[in-house]
Amino acid sequence: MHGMTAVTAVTVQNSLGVEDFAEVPSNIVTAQIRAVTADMGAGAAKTGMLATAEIITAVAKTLGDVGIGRDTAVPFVVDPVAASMHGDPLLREEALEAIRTELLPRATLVTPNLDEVRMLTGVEVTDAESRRAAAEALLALGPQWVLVKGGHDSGPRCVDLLSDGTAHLEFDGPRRDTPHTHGGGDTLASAVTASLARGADVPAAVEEGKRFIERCVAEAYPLGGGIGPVSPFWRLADEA
Ligand SMILES: Nc1ncnc2c1ncn2[C@@H]1O[C@H](COP(=O)(O)OP(=O)(O)OP(=O)(O)O)[C@@H](O)[C@H]1O
Ligand SMILES: Cc1ncc(CO)c(N)n1
Repeated sequence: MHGMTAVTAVTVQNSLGVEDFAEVPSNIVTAQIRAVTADMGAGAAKTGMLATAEIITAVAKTLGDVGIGRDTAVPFVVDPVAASMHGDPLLREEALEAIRTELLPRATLVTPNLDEVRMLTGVEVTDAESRRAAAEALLALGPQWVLVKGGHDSGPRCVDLLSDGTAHLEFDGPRRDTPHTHGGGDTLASAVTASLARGADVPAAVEEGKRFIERCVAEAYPLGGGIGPVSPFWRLADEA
């Protein structure tokens, strides 16, 4: 698997928080996507931090032009990154509406955490019933599948709910007692996207991603004075 990245913003951050960011001009974001897809192609795609409504609009249009999205052969995962885990914004406020109207209708899968669920739908997830209601409210915005992640919930289990409106699948695992989960959502969405690129369907890709992130959280480590990173390198360590 070969990952390729179109850079959308430069952030000033460490384990303690995000101090600032500067967005990349949207024409440069578009040009990056066109350059790699025209030359190497893509088996699946995902978005992370998109910073502004202008970049979201540019990404949505470009993905349509190059044939990536829910109604194409190339699955598209939207990780609707709105804030860092410290609560620092990674998205300008007016951009939420662009995620709702321009990106979600194109998404094969959207993977919000509970804060992003609340920002996108107004639904506060507190139990299994509100988790279902949140999934339905997100599906009404147009993605094929939604994964409501439970990392920010409390309790001994981390329950992620995957739904397409017909199937309701719970991916449930033990909550590790660690503050070091920096990058957990990003890593999960990337693992799911890699699995989709290898040809898995969405439930199988989420199953594989959930097992992957559980190991990443189990092997997370302190680095800096704040929230340390999850470790996606456990598989390499196993091989060493
Ligand atoms: N303490 C934990 N132990 C085990 N699994 C966890 C823990 N915290 C989060 N997870 C899992 O990690 C994945 C990411 O979920 P989370 O809701 O934390 O996403 P996120 O807030 O977008 O992550 P981040 O902001 O850290 O990138 C989910 O599968 C969730 O269940
Ligand atoms: C660039 C970037 N994307 C996502 C997150 C959320 O983990 C972050 N802190 N920074």
